[in-house]
Amino acid sequence: MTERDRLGLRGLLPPRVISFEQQYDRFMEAFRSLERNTEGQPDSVVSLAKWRILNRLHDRNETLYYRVLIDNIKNFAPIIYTPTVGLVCQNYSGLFRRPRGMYFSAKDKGEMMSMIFNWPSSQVDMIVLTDGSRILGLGDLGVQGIGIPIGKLDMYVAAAGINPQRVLPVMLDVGTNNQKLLEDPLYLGLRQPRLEGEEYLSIVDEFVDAVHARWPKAVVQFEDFQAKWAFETLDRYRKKFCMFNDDIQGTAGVALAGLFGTVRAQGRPLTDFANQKIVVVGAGSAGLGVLKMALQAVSRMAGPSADPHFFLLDKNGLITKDRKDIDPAALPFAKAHHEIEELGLHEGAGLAEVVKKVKPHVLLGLSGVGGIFHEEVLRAMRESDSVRPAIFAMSNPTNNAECCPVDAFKHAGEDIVFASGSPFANVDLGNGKIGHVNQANNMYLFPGIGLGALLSGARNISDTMLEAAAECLASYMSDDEIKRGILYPSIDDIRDITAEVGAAVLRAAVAEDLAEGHGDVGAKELQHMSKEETIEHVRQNMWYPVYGPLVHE
Ligand SMILES: NC(=O)C1=CN([C@@H]2O[C@H](COP(=O)(O)OP(=O)(O)OC[C@H]3O[C@@H](n4cnc5c(N)ncnc54)[C@H](O)[C@@H]3O)[C@@H](O)[C@H]2O)C=CC1
Ligand SMILES: CC(=O)C(=O)O
Ligand SMILES: [Mg+2]
Repeated sequence: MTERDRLGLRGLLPPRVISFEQQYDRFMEAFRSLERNTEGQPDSVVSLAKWRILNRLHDRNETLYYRVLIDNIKNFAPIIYTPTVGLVCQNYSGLFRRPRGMYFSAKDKGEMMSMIFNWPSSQVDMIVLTDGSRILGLGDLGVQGIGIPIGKLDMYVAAAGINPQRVLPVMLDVGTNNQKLLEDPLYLGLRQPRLEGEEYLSIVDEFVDAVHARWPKAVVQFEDFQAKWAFETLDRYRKKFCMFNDDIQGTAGVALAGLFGTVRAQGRPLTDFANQKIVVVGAGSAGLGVLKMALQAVSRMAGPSADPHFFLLDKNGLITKDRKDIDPAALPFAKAHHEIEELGLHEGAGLAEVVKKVKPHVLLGLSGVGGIFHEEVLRAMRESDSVRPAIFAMSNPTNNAECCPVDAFKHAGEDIVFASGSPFANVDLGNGKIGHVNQANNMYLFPGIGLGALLSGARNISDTMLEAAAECLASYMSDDEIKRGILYPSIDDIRDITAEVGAAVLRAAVAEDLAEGHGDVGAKELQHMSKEETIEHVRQNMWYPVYGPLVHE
């Protein structure tokens, strides 16, 4: 009542005060009732209804929203993150009621330095930035892609405990090449084709300058940029400030941790990773990011002259050095004629043929194309040279997965290790056996990478910091879990794993002398922390949703 008096609220509210716990229960009851009332309706209708009720809570009461999200992360992540966030982006202009985050468009050129001061919070620590050009596997969604930074930052709050007042989702609207959106009367973005070349880069440059003028130490995560700009911006900025590209680097770390897990699942020592035959389908930002990090790992294990057995395919089939106009980023993974002639393979060979002839240990999809691991491809994995062949269908959202787990276990056999990018239920194999479905999604790493980088006050995010994140995730699982085909922790443990990953990243920054400290904790203090103390320090810095007093006695 003191608060009500001080804030001039007496009479503007009903007399009884409802506690946080009661509000929580009331929301959860409303959510369960919505589940009952929408039973039997199409998945998309149910998912959007769930997203709406959560989004309304987000707008109304941030503290309660994040508490229900944290406590029910397994149920709610698929709504605020993949797969439903994809559907939300596709329908964003129709669903739009109020804005969230900031929108910088090509029309704002020359204005961004003053615009950044329109953001009402005084401090921003974490920014997720997209240009909407490659939203999950759904293509160019223009301004509607803002849903992705919002969803990623929700995961930052839930998993890394970043204070929601200090996050900023950003859309750089440079136009769209999506004709359907350009013709949609409700479309909320610029109605012009995407900027290209120097014009495009000048917009991104202006934005990053503006951000750093106001918040020099904010960590910037680039998300869902089409491959050419993903690589170009990473190259352009990574040495200049604290940024990373989640699709290239976050995904790579999660995939590498999973690949290490598959070696352990075969009962082999980790160094055997250098001998694994890995077929990667998709030569975009994600696929190339994974191969680059895998190559670095093989070089560490077997020396720089190691010759890894990686095979890379894109929409034109197997990539070889004979490929005309080859993407320079794919060149290190292109096969030379002599490497494949014994296998009877050739430039442009199709996926089924490659799998049949290579007999890979791992088949990993980051193509964005649903169903391309069809029956023939999956059956060919039965002839794999591994005792536990691994199938990673990592594309998002659900319909874009290269295969579903039911088909994978049915056609490739019950001994496989399986992972998908979006969540699927475990598969009942009969006889009391369960086919475990892992979620190989960068959500296991990006919150820890961002948090570790932030708390270290690192000048930039180095490969060593990213490797530390991947190794931390890989070693999180016990041998017993790995033997059961469980490669990643349950999402219920996301805060715990993020604290460990964050600490690993922070310690790597300190070891490389990149850490400048954060807040009251200077570089010297960070240097003197043991591993356990660092983890505790990271945990202590996580925000947790509770009501604070609004007026102090
Ligand atoms: N699970 C996770 O954590 C992550 C999943 N992804 C998913 O990966 C997918 C790809 O993302 P990006 O690499 O950024 O896209 P991208 O557009 O840069 O690359 C797609 C690649 O797939 C190839 N491709 C297209 N059709 C193909 C076909 N029929 N057969 C073989 N290859 C084909 C293209 O040639 C291109 O090389 C998306 O669906 C995205 O959601 C991306 C990042 C993280
Ligand atoms: C998970 C993610 O970052 C993607 O699908 O793009
Ligand atoms: Mg992404």
